[in-house]
Amino acid sequence: MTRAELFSQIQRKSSYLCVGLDPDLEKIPAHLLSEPDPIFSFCQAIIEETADFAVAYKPNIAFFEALGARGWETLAKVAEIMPKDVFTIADAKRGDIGNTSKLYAKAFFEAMNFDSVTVAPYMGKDSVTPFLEFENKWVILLALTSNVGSLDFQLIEDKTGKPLYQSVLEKSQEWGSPENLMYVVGATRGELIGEVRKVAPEHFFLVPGVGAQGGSLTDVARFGMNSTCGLLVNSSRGIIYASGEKDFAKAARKEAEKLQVEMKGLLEKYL
Ligand SMILES: O=C(O)c1cc(=O)[nH]c(=O)n1[C@@H]1O[C@H](COP(=O)(O)O)[C@@H](O)[C@H]1O
Repeated sequence: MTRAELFSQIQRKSSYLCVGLDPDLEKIPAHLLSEPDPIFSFCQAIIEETADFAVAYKPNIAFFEALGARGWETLAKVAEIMPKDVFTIADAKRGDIGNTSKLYAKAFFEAMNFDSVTVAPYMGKDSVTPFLEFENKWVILLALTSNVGSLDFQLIEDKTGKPLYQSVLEKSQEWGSPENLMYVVGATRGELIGEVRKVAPEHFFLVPGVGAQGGSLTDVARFGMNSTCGLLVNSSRGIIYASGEKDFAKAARKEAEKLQVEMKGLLEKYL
């Protein structure tokens, strides 16, 4: 999907919601456990009920690969049933020496046809650029993450007083463009999102951390929205585990709709 197509979906649905698919056998409703593929049934129901409100889906690969070969089969099935109009993100946080990265890219872009993959920047240019060589596919590079551990490295300042995440933003813009490179920026980072926006005015940000991690949707829009929205805000547990009972998919729909309504207002205010 191109950046223009993504923006047009955002306008059409008045939403920049990404539904995170982090399906855990210990958390999904018990009645699904008797299904032949409980995780697939769970994801399928969530996708069906939230598709009116979501412009993106982000399966977190860990929750699938934890189940071994069966989990990979489930992931491939989930990738196949994604609605055609949504942006798909393989949240795999990959990145390795060039020839290895190239095969990671083939796995997610060709074997499973995802639009994008999350990539860690730590190994530098040759670990990231192989992902950027696929037409119409995207790298979503970790820049300023939502977790406490982000303080360990990302905010360390270099000799010029610039934090490491800023160097990641500046350097990586030499490798990709706003047409094939997005950044992960945590919703828990408040006004720092505005600092990231100054360094990357046009790029889309994938923003996890609203819902279960407590980030503010209003702050994200205030500090992060640009003229083509520039945001995909992810919520995983807050949507998919809204209910642990038979009504789980309807409850997920309600939570997704709540976020979409809020996003509609913020798009009207800031766009
Ligand atoms: O790359 C990510 O998606 C990601 C980056 C980050 O900084 N923080 C973060 O929480 N995530 C992912 O976003 C999702 C957040 O889930 P919830 O906290 O349940 O909404 C999980 O799949 C995390 O792995």
